[in-house]
Amino acid sequence: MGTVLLSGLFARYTVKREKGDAMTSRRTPILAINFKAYPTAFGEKGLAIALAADHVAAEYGGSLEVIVAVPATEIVRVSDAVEHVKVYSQHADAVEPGPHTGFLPLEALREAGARGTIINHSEHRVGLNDIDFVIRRATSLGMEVLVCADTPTAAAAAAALSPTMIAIEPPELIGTGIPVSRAKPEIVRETVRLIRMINPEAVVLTGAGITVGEDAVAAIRLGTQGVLVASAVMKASDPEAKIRELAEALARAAEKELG
Ligand SMILES: O=C[C@H](O)COP(=O)(O)O
Repeated sequence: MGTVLLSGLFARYTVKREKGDAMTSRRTPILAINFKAYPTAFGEKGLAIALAADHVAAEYGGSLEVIVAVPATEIVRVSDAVEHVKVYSQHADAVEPGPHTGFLPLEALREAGARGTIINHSEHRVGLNDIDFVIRRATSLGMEVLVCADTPTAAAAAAALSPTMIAIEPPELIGTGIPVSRAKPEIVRETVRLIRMINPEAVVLTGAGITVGEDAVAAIRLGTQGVLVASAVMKASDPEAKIRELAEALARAAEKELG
């Protein structure tokens, strides 16, 4: 991380604290579903899963936030069809619109219907400068950013950039069905501890291996505000039932733990 970026982070953090921002505690849990590039993520199958998520989100009204991070090719199709979920891109490039062949500027994603984007997923890593660029530009465009981090310290660095959300995801558990919230709770706890010191109002998600409702309950109990999930939904024989199971668990746990 360069000195310039570090001093920029410090300046932003200092400004935030000087303003006396309240230490907000989010009450609405988040279910973020990353479609990745699973065969079920595209075309009619992807649309059906997005609509299933939309049905579940509608059932919860404003008491649960559901995000679907769809492939870039599906953003228009899904955005046109859903009403209750937020559609995210799975990645954005740190470029302005212009001569950048094959890149994805935020402006293009927004035009397609995306409300936000994931950045720095373990399967699509970028540098901290790019993360910073994407967060700043997204903020100016009124878009949201979910930054993925593989360690507590990486999550803390991301938190200093003031993204909308940070997801802690140990890469070795991704796609395994072994939930980080139960297999490595100390990683989630340490992430929350570090982030709270840097950015008290940051929203933190637990990701990797989240498979059943109990995994989501454990994520809330560890002090995070929701989960980032992929394979459990995208490979489910009944995706809507799986989404509903996770949603119910999150809503129940949030009511108990977050008040
Ligand atoms: O973006 C989602 C995460 O990488 C988690 O994936 P997973 O639920 O398949 O473990």
